Amino acid sequence: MSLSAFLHKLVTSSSLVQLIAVASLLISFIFVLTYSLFTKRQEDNIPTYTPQGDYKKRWSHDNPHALQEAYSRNRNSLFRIWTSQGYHLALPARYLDELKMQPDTKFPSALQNFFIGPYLWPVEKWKLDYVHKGLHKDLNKHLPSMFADAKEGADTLTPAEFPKCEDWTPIKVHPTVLRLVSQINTKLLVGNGLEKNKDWIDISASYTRNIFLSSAKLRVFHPALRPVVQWFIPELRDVWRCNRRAQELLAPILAEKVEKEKTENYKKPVDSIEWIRDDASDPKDKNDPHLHAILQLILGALSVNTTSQLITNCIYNLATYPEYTTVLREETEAVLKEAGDGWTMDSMARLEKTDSFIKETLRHAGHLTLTFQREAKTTLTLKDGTQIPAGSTVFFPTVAANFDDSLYPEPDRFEPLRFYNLRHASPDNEKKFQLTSITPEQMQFGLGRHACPGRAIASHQVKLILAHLLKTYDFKLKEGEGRPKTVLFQTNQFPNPQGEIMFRRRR
Ligand code: HEM
Repeated sequence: MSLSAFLHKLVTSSSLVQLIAVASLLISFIFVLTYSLFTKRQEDNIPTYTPQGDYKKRWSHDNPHALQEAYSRNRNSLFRIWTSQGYHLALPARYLDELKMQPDTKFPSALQNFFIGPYLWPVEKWKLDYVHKGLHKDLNKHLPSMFADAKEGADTLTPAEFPKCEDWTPIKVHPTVLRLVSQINTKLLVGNGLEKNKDWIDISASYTRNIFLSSAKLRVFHPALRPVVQWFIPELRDVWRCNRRAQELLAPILAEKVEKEKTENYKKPVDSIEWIRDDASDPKDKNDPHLHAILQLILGALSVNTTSQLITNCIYNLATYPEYTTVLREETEAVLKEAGDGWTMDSMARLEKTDSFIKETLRHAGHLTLTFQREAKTTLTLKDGTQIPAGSTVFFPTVAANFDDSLYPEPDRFEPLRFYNLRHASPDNEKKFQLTSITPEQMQFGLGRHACPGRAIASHQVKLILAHLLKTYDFKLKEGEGRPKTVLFQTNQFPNPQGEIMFRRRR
C-alpha cells in the first residue's frame, strides 16, 4: 500500500481521538529523533569538560568565567564542551597556525550557524558569503578613501551627536556612540546618501542588537521547536521588518546604478554595494535589492556593533582611570601638532599609547568570549595525529587566553600601557602587540582566512573619535557609582547600554 493510500485509510477509518494520538506519537518520534541527532556526540577520544555548578546557567550568564575555568584545566589540549548550540570543540592555541588557512571546502567560518542564519536571512546560505569575499578583496585596497570619510565623519558628526556639556552632564554613552558610528560606517561603506537617511540609520543602529538577541533567543530553544518559536520573538520580527525596509531603500539606488552604467565615461563609485555587485557570481544577484539589503545589513551589523562597543568601553575606562585621560590627551595633541594639517593614516600609527589603551580595553571586554568559530566539513587530521571529526564546530576560547596569567601578568588588572610596554620590550615586538596584530594568543579579531577584514578601518575610527572626545571633554564616573557593569549573555559581552558617564567641556 502506498503512503498516500495508507494515510487516506487512516484518516477515513479512525476517530478524532485516534488521529490526535497518532499525530502526537508521530510528532514525539520526530522530536526525539531530531534531538538525538542534534545531541549525538562523536565516538572518539576527545575529553568533555563540564565547568562546575549549574553549568548551563553559567553558559548564559557567566560565560567568560566558565570558559576561563575550562581553559585553565585543558590549556594545551582539544576538549569538548556543551554550548547553547550543542557540544562544540575548544581548540588550544597551538593548533591555530595549522588550521588558520584551511580552505572553506573543509573548514569554513561558522558565524552563519552562530547566528542561526536561515531564520534571520531568507536567502541561499552561500550567497551570504558575498559579504566577506567582497570585503577581503576590496576593503583594504580602498583604505585611504575610507580613512578620509572616517575622518570627515568624526570631525563633523562627533560634535553633532555629543552635547556641548558646558557643565558636568550625564551622557548615556552607548546609544550616542551607536548613532555616531552607524552614520560614519554607512557613509564609508554603503554611501549613496544613505548616511543622511533617518530610516537607514535607525535600522542600522537597531539591527545589530536585534540579530544578536534573535539568535540568542532562538538558541535557547531546541532546533525542532524553532520553526514555531520564531513567530514569537519580537526582535526577530523586527529583523524581518528591517530587511524589507532596507530593500525598499536600496531598490532605487540599484536601479540608478544600472541606468548610469549605460552612460559614457561612467566612473564606478567606491562603495560596498559595488564590491558585492562585482563579486556576484550568479547574474540574478547583481541587482537584487532583497539580497543586497540583507548583505548590507549584515555588513553594518559586523562593523557598527563591534566598533561602537569598543568606543563605549574606551569611554567607560577613561572615566574610570582619569589619569590616563591626561596621558592619551598629551599623546594625541603632540602627534596631531607634528602632523600639522589634520590626521593622516601615518599619524594614526604614531598613537602608540592610545593604541595600547584601546587594545587593553578590547582584551578586558571584547564583544565575543570566543572567536575563530569554524565548521569541520571533513575530518581533519593534525600533525600530531589529533583528529577533528567531520561535523564538529570548533572555536577558540579568546576570553580565557585574554586572562591567561602566563601570557599577561596580573591579567585582571586593567593596565592601559601593557601593550605599549610589550611593544617596546624588544625590536621584534614592534609589530606583534598593536591593536590590529593577530596571533594565536591575541584573537579578538579572529585569525587566518576569516580574520576580521575591517580591523584597520575600525582601529582608525576608534582613534579618530577618541582623539576628538579627548580634545573636547573631561570625563568622570557619576558620583558614588563605579564603571557601568558589562552585560553578559551567552558568548556576548555588551558594554552596559544604560551606562551614563559625566562629560564636561574642557576649560
Ligand atoms: C572593534 C571592531 C571589530 C572587532 C572586534 C571585530 C571582530 C571580528 C571577529 C572576531 C571576526 C571573526 C573572525 C574569525 O572568525 O576568525 C570578524 C569578522 C568579520 N568582520 Fe570584524 N570586527 C570589528 C570591526 C569590523 C569592521 C569595521 C568591519 C567592516 C568594515 C568588519 C567586518 C568583518 C567581516 C566582513 C567579517 C567576516 C570575515 C570572514 O568571515 O571572512 N569588522 N570581526
